[in-house]
Amino acid sequence: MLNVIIQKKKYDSKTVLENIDFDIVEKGIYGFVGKNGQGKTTLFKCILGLNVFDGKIEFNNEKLVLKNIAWCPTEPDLYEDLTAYEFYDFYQELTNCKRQTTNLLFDVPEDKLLKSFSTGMKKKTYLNAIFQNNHQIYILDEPFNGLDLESNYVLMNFLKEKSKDSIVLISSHILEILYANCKSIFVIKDRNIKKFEKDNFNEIEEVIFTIMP
Ligand SMILES: Nc1ncnc2c1ncn2[C@@H]1O[C@H](COP(=O)(O)OP(=O)(O)OP(=O)(O)O)[C@@H](O)[C@H]1O
Repeated sequence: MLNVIIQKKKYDSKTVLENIDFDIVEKGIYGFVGKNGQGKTTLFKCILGLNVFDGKIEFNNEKLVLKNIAWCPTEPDLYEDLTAYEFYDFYQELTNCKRQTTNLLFDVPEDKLLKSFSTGMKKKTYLNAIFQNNHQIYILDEPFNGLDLESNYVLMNFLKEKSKDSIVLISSHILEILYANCKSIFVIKDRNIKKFEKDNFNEIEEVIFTIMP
């Protein structure tokens, strides 16, 4: 299904990712962890085609197109002079997609300007917007940041449902949520990536926190 090859990703002279090569062959939820600055967002942006890098990303043996992915950055940018309802329409037009559901995951005041929203309300609005359509791939960068506990629970249940038909990639620093819900977890460290299956999740913390000699 999803094949990720990143021979090298540099920002100026600094190499952030190197010799990354992994496949995701089954639908499900996959976690990405690593200390701050190890390259989780960079990896996602490479997969999304938002970063220039040496390598290739394919989905079912074809070039992956941004339009087919639901992408939620850690701190989504919203046009704050729009209402939530207007933003949903704007997002549809921007992505050139036809709305597939009118059921919204989160309640937000739809007729209020986004500039009056709290951080969590803005994130909920963005998530509502990207979830208006069904996608084959969902990529969410620290989706639980800014959301209250109940909303995290709602979001996780929604993603579990979506993962029956889609690939869901999540980065997070909350390991417990990933341990409970992911098929596999990828640790990004020292420019490279290591995959852990459920049986080996207990090794992850040691790998993240051990300083290599
Ligand atoms: N646009 C950029 N220009 C230059 N360097 C960048 C850029 N974006 C990221 N970096 C650097 O690349 C490295 C990886 O950053 P990235 O944001 O991918 O890490 P992360 O694992 O997502 O971190 P965090 O957990 O803090 O979100 C960091 O050293 C960062 O400073």
